[in-house]
Amino acid sequence: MSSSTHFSDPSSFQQQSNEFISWLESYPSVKANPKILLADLRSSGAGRGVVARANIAEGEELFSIPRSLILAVQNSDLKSLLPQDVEALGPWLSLMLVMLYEYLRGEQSKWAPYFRVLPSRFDTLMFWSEAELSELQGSAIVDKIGKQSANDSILQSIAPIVKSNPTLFPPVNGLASYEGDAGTAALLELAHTMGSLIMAYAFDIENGEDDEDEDGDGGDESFMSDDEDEQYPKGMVPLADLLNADADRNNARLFQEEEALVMKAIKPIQEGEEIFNDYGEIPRADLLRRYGYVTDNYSVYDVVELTLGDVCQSAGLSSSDVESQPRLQLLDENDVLEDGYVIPKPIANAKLEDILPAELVVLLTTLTQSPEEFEQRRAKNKPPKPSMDVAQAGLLYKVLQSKQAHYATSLEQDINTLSGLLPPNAPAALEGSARRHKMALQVRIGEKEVLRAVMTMLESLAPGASQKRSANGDGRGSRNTKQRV
Ligand SMILES: C[S@@+](CC[C@H](N)C(=O)[O-])C[C@H]1O[C@@H](n2cnc3c(N)ncnc32)[C@H](O)[C@@H]1O
Repeated sequence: MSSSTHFSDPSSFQQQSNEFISWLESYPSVKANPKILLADLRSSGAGRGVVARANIAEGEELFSIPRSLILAVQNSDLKSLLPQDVEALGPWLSLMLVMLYEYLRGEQSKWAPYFRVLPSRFDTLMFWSEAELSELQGSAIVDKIGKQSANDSILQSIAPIVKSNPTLFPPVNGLASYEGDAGTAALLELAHTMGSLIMAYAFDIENGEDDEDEDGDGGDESFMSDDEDEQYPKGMVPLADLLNADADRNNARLFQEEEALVMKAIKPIQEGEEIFNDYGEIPRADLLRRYGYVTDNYSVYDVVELTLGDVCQSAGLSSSDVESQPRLQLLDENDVLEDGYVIPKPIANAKLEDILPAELVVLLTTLTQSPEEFEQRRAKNKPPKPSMDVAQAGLLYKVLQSKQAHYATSLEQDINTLSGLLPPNAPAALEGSARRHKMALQVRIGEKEVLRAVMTMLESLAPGASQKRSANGDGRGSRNTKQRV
């Protein structure tokens, strides 16, 4: 969130905040502690946020929003105006449709003052240009944006309803309809705006008997893909979603009670301190994809992600196709084969066994077995016992080296570039592409630091591996080496 560019009418920013608070207070069932304030944090690049204007005790209620005020399928009259079952669209698309309807109603919508404080432009990866995304070359996050599948879902499920109900969904921008190229583009843009709000602002709404949203927000799905196990309806909770988050600075949590959603302090909060929700322990790459910002406090959650294909390629396999690779087949039949492996950032004194996923170690072990050893395991239909020795360490080192080579720049170059972007007296909030460039650098640096740290740990196990590092120390340029260690 930057200073002003994300809000459609930045000159009325404070007035819109005041009107939003007056709107909330017009509902007798809304309770707001006078010790909190909806603050303008644009100068620090954080949009709106909630700040304590007096000391707050641990456990003190900050505000309470009745369930009837949540912008959700259940509370909108759209469901009675359409012949189809809106909820059947699933949590994402049903809320998207309801938000489109309520947004297009303008001042007629109960939630009009709420829409006016929500941003209309985002720094989430969905909105980055190809050139901006190229700054993330090498990061696994680029393959997780999901723009095409989101477009397909919108065109398949939302567009037919919108187009066949023009009185409920009036065309925008002077268009006659949502038909044709211009109509489709306008609808996709609107739907992506709503989808991005859901992604960064919505909560999973429980039915009122359980009292807590563990993540503090709407779960950790990809853009518009529902986790089949967790089909909670989604809802936009006014004010609760104006809390920012900054990793371990979390000092408040939303409790889902029967009649209302109640935000409470979970730590003592001093006057002047910002009140932070918890968006979860997310790597900066995912924070950027989902929320469009990064802070260094999330760097402890940075990870490196390897695909099965990355490991197979470094092991010299011709493909990662299970059917044609007996070693992968053995693991698949024993349910220990994964499509990808996440290696977290090692904390001080961590050992390899603390950070390497067990399934990755089994894969490395299987791929480094001699043909005789493998045949023995295959005859018993049992995967090998995971072991992390010279051969496995050497293979993993090679995988990481090849991963490193996918980035266009070295860690040192990135650190230099980042420090050049941040002269000490520069304003905290950069704008537009400069801000995106800086965030991409932070993500890249985080991932490369994890790579570097894990490679250093591997060097003690497979000393020979480190000698294959390229002159600049990061293995770039050695991508096509097929040598087994
Ligand atoms: C749930 S909203 C919080 C309210 C938001 N700041 C606003 O003005 O509407 C989440 C969005 O706030 C911004 N945000 C949250 N925490 C932040 C932080 N620590 N620093 C900068 N921006 C933050 C990001 O743009 C994120 O997508």
